[in-house]
Amino acid sequence: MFEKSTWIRLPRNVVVGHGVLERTVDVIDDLHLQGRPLFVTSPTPRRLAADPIAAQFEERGIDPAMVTVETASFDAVETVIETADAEEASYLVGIGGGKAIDIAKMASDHLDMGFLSVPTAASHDGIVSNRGSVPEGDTRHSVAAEPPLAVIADTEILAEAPWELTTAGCADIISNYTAVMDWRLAHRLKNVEYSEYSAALAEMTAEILVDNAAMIRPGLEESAWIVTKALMSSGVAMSIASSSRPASGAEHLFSHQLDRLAPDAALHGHQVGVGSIMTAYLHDGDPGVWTDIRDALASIDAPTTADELGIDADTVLEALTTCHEIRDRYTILGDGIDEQAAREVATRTGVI
Ligand SMILES: NC(=O)C1=CN([C@@H]2O[C@H](COP(=O)(O)OP(=O)(O)OC[C@H]3O[C@@H](n4cnc5c(N)ncnc54)[C@H](O)[C@@H]3O)[C@@H](O)[C@H]2O)C=CC1
Ligand SMILES: O=C(CO)COP(=O)(O)O
Ligand SMILES: [Zn+2]
Repeated sequence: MFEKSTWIRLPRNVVVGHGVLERTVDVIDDLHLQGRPLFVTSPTPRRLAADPIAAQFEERGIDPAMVTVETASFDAVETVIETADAEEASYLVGIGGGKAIDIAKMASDHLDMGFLSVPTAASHDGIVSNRGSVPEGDTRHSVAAEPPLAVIADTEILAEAPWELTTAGCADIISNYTAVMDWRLAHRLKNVEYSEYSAALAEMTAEILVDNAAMIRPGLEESAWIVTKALMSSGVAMSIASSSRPASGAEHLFSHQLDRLAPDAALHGHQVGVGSIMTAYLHDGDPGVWTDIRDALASIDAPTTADELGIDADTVLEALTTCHEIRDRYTILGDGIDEQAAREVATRTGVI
């Protein structure tokens, strides 16, 4: 008897394009959301997007509550939950980079409330995913969370964001290549649940982005459009899999460990990109995939070396040799890479 079942949760409205921020209240109407929203944001995104959206609500006689967060932490999630209770919010709107959106989606899940995702940077593929990513002590959690009811991605704002935020988003997508290699490996060796559709979508998203790399240039709104669509597609792959596996393998473990060893040194996307060069080399040392990944990153101005990340060689080696301990996720790093081998891969790929 066939007893398998799945429940894929995706956004109902995805609104992308020039000036769409002005349509936020229309999206709220379309979703039949009532009551007072709580905006979860950080300082710059507040000025760029949260305040203008608040003005739209005020014109309708609704005064949105606002909470500003800086870090992705369970404490921040707790603060949002308490604020939502205190301010009698009916739904949440995450406005900003990956951290603000992650916190809003995790708090919404806890509160059993709807949530809207308003990215102000095309810097990460958590824009539509149903996962939150949070460090805690020595580990990093990929938490099941509320997927957005709607995404409002204004390409005018995204194109004006600092260029490195966009190149970080591109690198987060390019890292799908190695994430999927790790996922297949874990499926074959450890019988980890695997979705061919989700893996194909994650890989195809990276391929389309790389094929369009020449059109991804600073200040061009069309570039923001291309990158944002890729970020959404990658997020959908995670939602289909109900796991971050299609977009997060050993290169992400490496980045999460760097976040612990060198906090705020570099952007998430840039770290996973550099990690991806090295883990692709571990999958196959011959020039081919790893050199393609390095060249694709370089072509969109993303870092390909430790120097460009602003992180020293010793820290890179420490992260590489210890990151398998961060979470129970089987990857090409297996039960760990020894220091000599780590130095070899980092040197041969030109990372250090
Ligand atoms: N849940 C998921 O599936 C995923 C989650 N993530 C998480 O997302 C986070 C990384 O996201 P990022 O956006 O790189 O970091 P971030 O959220 O820290 O944003 C970086 C900085 O850019 C600022 N910013 C945002 N928009 C701006 C704009 N238009 N102009 C100027 N500054 C702006 C933010 O306020 C922040 O100071 C990590 O915590 C990562 O783990 C990343 C990928 C997937
Ligand atoms: O960053 C992610 C995908 O790009 C997901 O992150 P996790 O490694 O926390 O699952
Ligand atoms: Zn990522």
